[in-house]
Amino acid sequence: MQIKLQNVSKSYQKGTELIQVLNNIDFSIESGTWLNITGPSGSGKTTLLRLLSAIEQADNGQVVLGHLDAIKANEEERRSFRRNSVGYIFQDFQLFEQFDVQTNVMIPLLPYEPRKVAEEKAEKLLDMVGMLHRKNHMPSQLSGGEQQRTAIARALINNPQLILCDEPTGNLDIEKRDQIIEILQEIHQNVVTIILVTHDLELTKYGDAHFEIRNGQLIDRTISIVR
Ligand SMILES: Nc1ncnc2c1ncn2[C@@H]1O[C@H](COP(=O)(O)OP(=O)(O)OP(=O)(O)O)[C@@H](O)[C@H]1O
Repeated sequence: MQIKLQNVSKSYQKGTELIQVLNNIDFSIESGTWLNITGPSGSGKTTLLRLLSAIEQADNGQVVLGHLDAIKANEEERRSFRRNSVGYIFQDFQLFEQFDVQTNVMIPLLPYEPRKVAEEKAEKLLDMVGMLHRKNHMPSQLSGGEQQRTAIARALINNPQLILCDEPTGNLDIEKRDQIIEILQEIHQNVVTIILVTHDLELTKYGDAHFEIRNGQLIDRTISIVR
């Protein structure tokens, strides 16, 4: 998915205080780019991901996400964009504890597809992330890496063209982290756009571009990527 942000700002009101989080952000990436974003805690990385998933709207500027003009789009258009085009992967996995692995993966499809279709698709994705043998297990029976692999399968269930990852390896040891990166590389293959927020500078060697957020602005650090 092609993404273009122009002159984008975002602030939050906290009591009487206005917190300016993002300030005149400008960038564009082509479809199939893997972009890493780093920056200090509280610098606005998650806020930027929330604009890129159209959960939140910018105060001003232009936010174009594939065919969606996120500033002009109404609530239903933005919801449909999230459902059909975006996969979100979180640091804390966010699996439903009361459902088994397979059900967790197929949940986003259930309102729209027959159960059988959802089951088959979930099985294929679980196979891809090496979790098919655990499909009847509950999240509490899984390691962190296994939970994240399940969450990735769930994020892929609607064939998203954009995958947003918020510290996806933040809770994992190095071996599990590397497994997750390998899966992301397999998904990416220069077709799916990946935007990965991380504190782990080691991860910035993967991908096509690296931006750092500082004082609400984006600094292009791509040059340091070892290919
Ligand atoms: N809904 C909100 N209301 C008020 N302030 C908010 C809201 N969401 C975020 N903020 C503030 O915006 C700033 C940026 O937050 P954000 O979560 O985007 O940072 P971050 O770079 O992802 O941080 P971290 O690395 O610690 O996760 C913080 O000061 C935060 O307190």
